[in-house]
Amino acid sequence: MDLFVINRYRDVEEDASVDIAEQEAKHLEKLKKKIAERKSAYASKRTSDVITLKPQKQKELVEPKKDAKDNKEAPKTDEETKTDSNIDVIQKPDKKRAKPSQEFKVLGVNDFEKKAKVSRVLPFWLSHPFNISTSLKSSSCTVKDQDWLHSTLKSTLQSEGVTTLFPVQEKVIPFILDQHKLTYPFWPHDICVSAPTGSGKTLSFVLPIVQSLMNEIGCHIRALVVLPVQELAAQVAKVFKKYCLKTRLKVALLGGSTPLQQEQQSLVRYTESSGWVSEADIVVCTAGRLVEHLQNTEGFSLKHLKFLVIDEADRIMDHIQNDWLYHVDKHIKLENELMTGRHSNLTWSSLIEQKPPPHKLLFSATLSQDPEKLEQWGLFQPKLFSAAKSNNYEDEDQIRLYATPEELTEQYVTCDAEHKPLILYHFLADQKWDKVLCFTNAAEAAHRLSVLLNTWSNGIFKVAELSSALDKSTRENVLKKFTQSEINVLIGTDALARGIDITDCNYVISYDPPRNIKTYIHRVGRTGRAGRSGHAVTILLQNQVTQFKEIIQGGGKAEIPQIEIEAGILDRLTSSYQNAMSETKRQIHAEIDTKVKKSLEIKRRLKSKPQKRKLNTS
Ligand SMILES: Nc1ncnc2c1ncn2[C@@H]1O[C@H](COP(=O)(O)OP(=O)(O)OP(=O)(O)O)[C@@H](O)[C@H]1O
Repeated sequence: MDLFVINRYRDVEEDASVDIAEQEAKHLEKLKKKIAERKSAYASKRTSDVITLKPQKQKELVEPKKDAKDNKEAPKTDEETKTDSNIDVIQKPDKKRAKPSQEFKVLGVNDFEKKAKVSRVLPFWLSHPFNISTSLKSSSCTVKDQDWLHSTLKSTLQSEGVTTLFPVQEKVIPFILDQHKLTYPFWPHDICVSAPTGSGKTLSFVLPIVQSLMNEIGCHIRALVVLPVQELAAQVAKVFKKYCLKTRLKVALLGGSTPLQQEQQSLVRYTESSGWVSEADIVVCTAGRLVEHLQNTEGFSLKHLKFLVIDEADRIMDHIQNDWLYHVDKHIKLENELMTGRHSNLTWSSLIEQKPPPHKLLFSATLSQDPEKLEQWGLFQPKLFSAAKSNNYEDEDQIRLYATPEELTEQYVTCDAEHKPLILYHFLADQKWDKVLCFTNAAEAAHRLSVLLNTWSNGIFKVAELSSALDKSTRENVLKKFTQSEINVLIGTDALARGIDITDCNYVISYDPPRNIKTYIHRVGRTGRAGRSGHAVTILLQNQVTQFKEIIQGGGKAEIPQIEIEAGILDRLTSSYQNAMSETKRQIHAEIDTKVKKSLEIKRRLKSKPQKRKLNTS
């Protein structure tokens, strides 16, 4: 029994201990297996990512290297052996899983890998423009020797003192005239012209339009010139009128400065025999006013339009006003594809039947050469005339940037905020800069600066404001006085930086830095026009220098030199500046008081009016 008991006890004890040990061993094995599986799964995931991103390396990793000579396996380095053994472990179970990861990239892994450089390819017409020289002085294209120019225009040019044509005129005018010699079904190529400020772009569309239309008879609008603002429309209309003087062509200005009704009367006439006829052959307008006429003027028709000129095209493009191009498109009643340059039905007979769309001519000193932006104009087989050099001379497909006149000297000066007026005064009073156009970033700042300078100068030089806050006649008066040297300095905002042709402006000072390259190009472009020399200086605070340099570099321009001004010069001006400043403050406060009083008076009157009415009705 003892034996039995002992045996039974021992048996039980021994069996139990064997079970536990076995179980523990099994459990440990299971755990080890799990760990191994997890490790392999993790490693295979990483390997598959590498394979996804570098397909050639996958081959290298999976296939053993072979000796080029005998096609045998090449001896492996220690590192390779390690990697291979890892891959054996990792890849065998995961080979199937690795496949789909070749199709779907795992996000978040190896995202920082260097991506292949994508090079931009421009359409041929943008990468291969007709080059225009920026040097106006070296032009040898004399007006009298140009056989293609009508004698009437030659005589007007000579009476205007134009004896040679500028490079842009020499290239663009004969091209436009040749395009209009084409007979149906050949249509003229639309053109984009990007030439420096003051290089004579206006005459390069005025002359061919006048010459093409002067011998045609018809009471229709045949040329439409669209500009972004009233002042520019008036300026261009003036040039057209000059060159149409000896012809029978009539020019109408739709600028919005006169009431719509008055413009309508000068634009269309109703006759019993012919119905509505146009009084003008050439219409110069702002985009906004054009839409008003298209919608409200009976008899206003663009069906016979031959030329559609868009001057300062990039500005109009940036602020597409009232979808004017869509309205023009609709009005001409051609198929929309025609205006947008696409042809749904390109058969010989359809081409012969169709009238060509108006010849589109786009002009600007800062015309975008970005194909996506130009796409919206729907140009027909366009050609580019550009004075700008490619950003990268080796790569012709680089977008070309903007050019400034060769006769223009550009500089910048740095100072502290409190020294800005002192530097400006130093240029005007000490260095005696005359015929200066000074730009600020706000109309209010322009006003304060003009009050300060007038007080400070005490009659040595005369300063006037030229901002959009002034009415049209005051602005014209100010410009006239500037031309006649009755005013020496004009202080304005960017509203007037574009396109305005101010005769004899010698200096442009950016009192506040320009916000972008286009603003800079148009500001400095008010001087150095038509081959005359000009000087542009930008006043910068220390913390604005980097941004300014980036703007200039971004526009593809060479670095601009800095002017140094001795601190002693500015110190000498400090006391007179302080006196002028206190007087300016007094004047500005007085102006504000008057304005407040006036507005209070208006409010009081408005309040009292309804009361009177109430009294009357009661
Ligand atoms: N061939 C020429 N000879 C002499 N002067 C010219 C000639 N062509 C144009 N001009 C004069 O050059 C000045 C600038 O011309 P225009 O206004 O056409 O320049 P622009 O290229 O349109 O400049 P912006 O881009 O600033 O509008 C005008 O005063 C104009 O009369």
